Amino acid sequence: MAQRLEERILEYVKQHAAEGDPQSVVDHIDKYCSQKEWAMHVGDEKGLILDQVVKETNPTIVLELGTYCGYSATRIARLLKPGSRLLTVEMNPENAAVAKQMIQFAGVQDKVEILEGSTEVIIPSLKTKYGVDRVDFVFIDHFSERYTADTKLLEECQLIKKGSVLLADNVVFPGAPDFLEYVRTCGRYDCTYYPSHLEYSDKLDALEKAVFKGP
Ligand SMILES: O=c1[nH]cnc2c(O)cc(-c3ccc(F)cc3)cc12
Ligand SMILES: [Mg+2]
Repeated sequence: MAQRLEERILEYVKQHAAEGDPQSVVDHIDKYCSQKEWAMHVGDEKGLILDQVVKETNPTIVLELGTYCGYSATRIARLLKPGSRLLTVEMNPENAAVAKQMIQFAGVQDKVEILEGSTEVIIPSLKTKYGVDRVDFVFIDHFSERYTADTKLLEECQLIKKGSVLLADNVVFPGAPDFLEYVRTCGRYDCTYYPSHLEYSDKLDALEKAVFKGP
């Protein structure tokens, strides 16, 4: 029995999912976390909303804040067109190690790069260190206390342009009230609220989409 929850999830996927099949990896993580042990992946219900927003955005460069085990990185990467990239930031090295293996098993490693460290350090280095000019889509799913600061950082670093899409998880539970207040009132975003439920639970939660209108 693997010591950590995240390692048990990875083990289950390796033993039961189809290698190289991202949908199978996503389905098996959902199966494990709904039947055996809860974990904080965006999950299948909110995941369908994430899929829809990714499809309508059709992004070339994706930034994800909060990799965890790689569930949403796998979910997003499976929808990306050839030549597009997903950069995902994870500050917990043990989670990053699990996510690397999960992403490799799913066969999406050519599209996904895991950046280990904190968002406040990595975001300002994206242009210089990772050759990023602009990001088309940002999935915000790390710590709700960092959502607003990191959104402002993306603006200040000129990493988002007119039309860039931010999609934030957990705006109801655990909740990101200051983020909602900021994107809805600062005048630079067109916002859409997607009510849903907390992953593997009947508690209410929601995603907020904020489309940047330009500086
Ligand atoms: O910390 C989190 N980061 C990203 N996503 C999360 C997420 O989807 C759910 C939760 C969470 C939900 C219920 C609970 F009782 C305790 C934590 C945390 C995070
Ligand atoms: Mg979340």
